[in-house]
Amino acid sequence: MLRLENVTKRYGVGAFGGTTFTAVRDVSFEVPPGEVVSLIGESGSGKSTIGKMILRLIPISEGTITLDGTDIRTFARGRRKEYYRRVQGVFQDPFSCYNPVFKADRVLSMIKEEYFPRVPRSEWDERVESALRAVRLDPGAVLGRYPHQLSGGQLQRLLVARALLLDIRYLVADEITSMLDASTRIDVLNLLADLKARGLGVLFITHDLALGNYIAARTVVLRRGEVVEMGETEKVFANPRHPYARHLLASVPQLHARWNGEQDDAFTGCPVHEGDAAQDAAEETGRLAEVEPGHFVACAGAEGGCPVALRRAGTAAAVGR
Ligand SMILES: Nc1ncnc2c1ncn2[C@@H]1O[C@H](COP(=O)(O)OP(=O)(O)OP(=O)(O)O)[C@@H](O)[C@H]1O
Repeated sequence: MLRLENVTKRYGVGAFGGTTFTAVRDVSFEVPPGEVVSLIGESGSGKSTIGKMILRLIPISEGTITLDGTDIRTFARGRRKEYYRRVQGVFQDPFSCYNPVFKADRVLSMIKEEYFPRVPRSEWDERVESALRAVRLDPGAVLGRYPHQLSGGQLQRLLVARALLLDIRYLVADEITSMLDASTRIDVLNLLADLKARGLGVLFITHDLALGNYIAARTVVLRRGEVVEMGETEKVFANPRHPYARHLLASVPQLHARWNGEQDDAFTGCPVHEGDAAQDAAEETGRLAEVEPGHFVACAGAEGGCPVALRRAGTAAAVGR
């Protein structure tokens, strides 16, 4: 299990890094093995920052990320490879991951040099072939080719094959379909479904709600670095409760046909601070209220018209004066 607990990320900003900007605040969720979890939210909501922290590309400011119960910070220096054998990332722009002067399959041979120098060539070739077939690539069509001779979808799948050679358990897929055309996009999504069937846990970062709905069993909605709603995808999409999630999902009406104006009216108000069941659940689960089994929602905030948040904001303004 890949688990984030109360994770916060502050970036140093300003000329001398003297001030900080909180890009991710108090985020907790899990990516279980064999499951795709989609992380959605508008541009700048902190999705990639979360992916980078999981991939140990940037440090965590507060909170903990654990891999099967082990704090990922313990995979430092001498243990980095151990971590990357289990967790890998694939990113938006497959072209930028390749050096145009080398053949594309160099990304695979680099894995051998780095991680498996003692594996005999014949055995390695078999592993490569099986990884390529797992991502639905014909070895004959990609091996020995230069990056410009392959399509974006092929290059993206080659990167997933590279991850499979490491026998990873978790994949962070950050906007991996956004540079692909519609039909290739579906291919790559189906590939993620295959990976899931092989027992991999996938964090699917996307701003494309339709894709998230298609592939993920669970959805986490992020806004300005905070989780505003999360849970089983069906429930979040059919019955969004946070004003931001409702607004976000309203832009893809075909995905939640059951959600109509009447339901919308029924859910006005703050899911945490208005409504008895939600309030009880809020006390149990902390900041998020469990509005139905497996469906968690944050306070609507002052902007969302929550009376408690408005009162707090009023008090803070009064104190500030
Ligand atoms: N190195 C950095 N220093 C300062 N601020 C940063 C840095 N990296 C990201 N940010 C800021 O953190 C916030 C979250 O950025 P992030 O890239 O995680 O968002 P995102 O949801 O992935 O957006 P997008 O969908 O556009 O990629 C943004 O306001 C961004 O400007």
